Amino acid sequence: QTYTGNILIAVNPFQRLPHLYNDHMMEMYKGAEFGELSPHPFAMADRAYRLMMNYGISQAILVSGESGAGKTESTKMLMQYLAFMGGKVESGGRSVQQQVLESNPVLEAFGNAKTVRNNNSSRFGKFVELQFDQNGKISGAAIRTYLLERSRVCQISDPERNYHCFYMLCAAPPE
Ligand SMILES: Nc1ncnc2c1ncn2[C@@H]1O[C@H](COP(=O)(O)OP(=O)(O)OP(=O)(O)O)[C@@H](O)[C@H]1O
Repeated sequence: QTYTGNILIAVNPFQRLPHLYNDHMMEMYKGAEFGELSPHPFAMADRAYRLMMNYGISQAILVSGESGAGKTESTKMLMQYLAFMGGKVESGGRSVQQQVLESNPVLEAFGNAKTVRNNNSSRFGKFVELQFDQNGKISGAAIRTYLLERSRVCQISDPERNYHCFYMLCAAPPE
């Protein structure tokens, strides 16, 4: 058994709103009282981070909704905020938080496709685990994927498309 915490209802704006998701906004939500500022994925991530730090208990955020609702985009914002809070300054080499954020385009290339409902539909389930050390810095990460829609590789109905990676290969420069 488990309790569920607060629920954030995201409304898909169907347009880029960069001013809502920049560093300045992350600074605003950092340490702000939950409910003080407008509902935001950063508020959810900040709350989970603080509960983890204060009580030392693992936290989970379930992102749910129908296709095209905004799960993938919301998850990226949650990861962006947790990477911001748990980021370590590393000398040389790529940091864990950088690798975690950079894994998104790769996973989307192989697992996302255009469907009638969503131009960038994830055709697989994803469990993202971020591990933090005592100081609240990201120490490791694991991403598990589930149930990729494999039939799409050889069978697509117009106007849907195959996985992005195939079009990327065709569009790549000769070298
Ligand atoms: N917060 C947002 N800001 C801007 N655009 C958004 C946002 N959320 C969703 N969108 C737009 O809606 C599209 C669909 O969202 P997203 O891919 O996150 O849906 P999903 O719930 O993951 O769908 P699926 O189950 O098909 O993978 C995105 O490609 C983007 O264009």
